[in-house]
Amino acid sequence: MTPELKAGALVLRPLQPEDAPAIHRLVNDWSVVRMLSRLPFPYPRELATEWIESTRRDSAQGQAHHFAITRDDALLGAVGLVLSDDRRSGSIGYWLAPAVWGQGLTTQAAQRIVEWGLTVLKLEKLTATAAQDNPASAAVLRKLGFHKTGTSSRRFVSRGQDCAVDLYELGRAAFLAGAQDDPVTESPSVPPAPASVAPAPKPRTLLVVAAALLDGQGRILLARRPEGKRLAGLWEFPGGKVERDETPEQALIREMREELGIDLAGACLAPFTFVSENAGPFHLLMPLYVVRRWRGVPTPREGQALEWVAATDLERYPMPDPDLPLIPLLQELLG
Ligand SMILES: Nc1nc2c([nH]c(=O)n2[C@@H]2O[C@H](COP(=O)(O)OP(=O)(O)OP(=O)(O)O)[C@@H](O)[C@H]2O)c(=O)[nH]1
Repeated sequence: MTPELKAGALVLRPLQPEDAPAIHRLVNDWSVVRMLSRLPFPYPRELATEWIESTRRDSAQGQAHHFAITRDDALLGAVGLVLSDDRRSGSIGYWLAPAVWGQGLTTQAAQRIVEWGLTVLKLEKLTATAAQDNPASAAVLRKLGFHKTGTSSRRFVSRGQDCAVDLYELGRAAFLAGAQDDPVTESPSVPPAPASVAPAPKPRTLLVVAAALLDGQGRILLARRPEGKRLAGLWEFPGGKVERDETPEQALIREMREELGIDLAGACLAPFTFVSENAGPFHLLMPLYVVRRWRGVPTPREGQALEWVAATDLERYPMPDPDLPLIPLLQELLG
């Protein structure tokens, strides 16, 4: 199913039948519809209703995820991700009402969908198409890290003619390597550094401590990263960064208090294993402790969802890549 995602002040949510009048009004604008290859102009009201119904069917079948771009409950546009038949790649498309152009909102919305598709859906690559006379769309794609792979032509129903389009692609590995701690923001005043003279960035090692909290039935507590954080929507072991003056154990006790409201002081923190992996913008070094006793009941304090998960079910929860080698180790421990 299509989730609700946040991107700054924007809320990206599944389309609803009640959106039809707004969609009809916003799409029925020559400056919008001329850039959308499949839509006629004028755009009849029934098509808005039919399209919304089709997005809901596609979402239920996992074939595509279309989102209304909203701010303060007002619909501003739409962004969609259509998956390939094998569900390993997807193509992204978007449009925004001209009244809110120039604020970086398309980039913000599309960036969130790109991140969600490549990290939570774990797609291998994303593709996109932009009409050659649509430099704004090409600029959005470049900001998101897409590169041009070729040109083609498409029938544009609204224009009644074939138009030249540029084809773009973004691979998952390239996205993860270039992922920043902060989401993309519009910063047209900052020119990019010339690639040829920029020194290769040195990977920074980030020390993060995490716990596999086990309940009486041997289930493990997973936390889903909340909207607004990097890698939002992925499930991970509760924990966080070790601060400068802390030992890993002190950091774990602090994080468990802050994130879950539980007290681990005096509990047995059993070192289990560690992760040492490239995590995109940094190298992650993450000791994982197994903890079976604590005081208090784990409660989400930071907007995260919590679930107790049997070791055999861990694969069903999308996790950050560096966590994946931990799954068989925990299954062996708890098997
Ligand atoms: N706690 C935790 N973090 C993990 C796991 N796997 C993994 O890649 N990480 C990464 O390690 C970093 C954890 O630091 P954090 O939780 O303090 O970071 P954060 O992004 O929430 O930062 P913030 O709380 O300072 O805003 C994040 O980048 C997170 O994606 C995991 O299983 N547990």
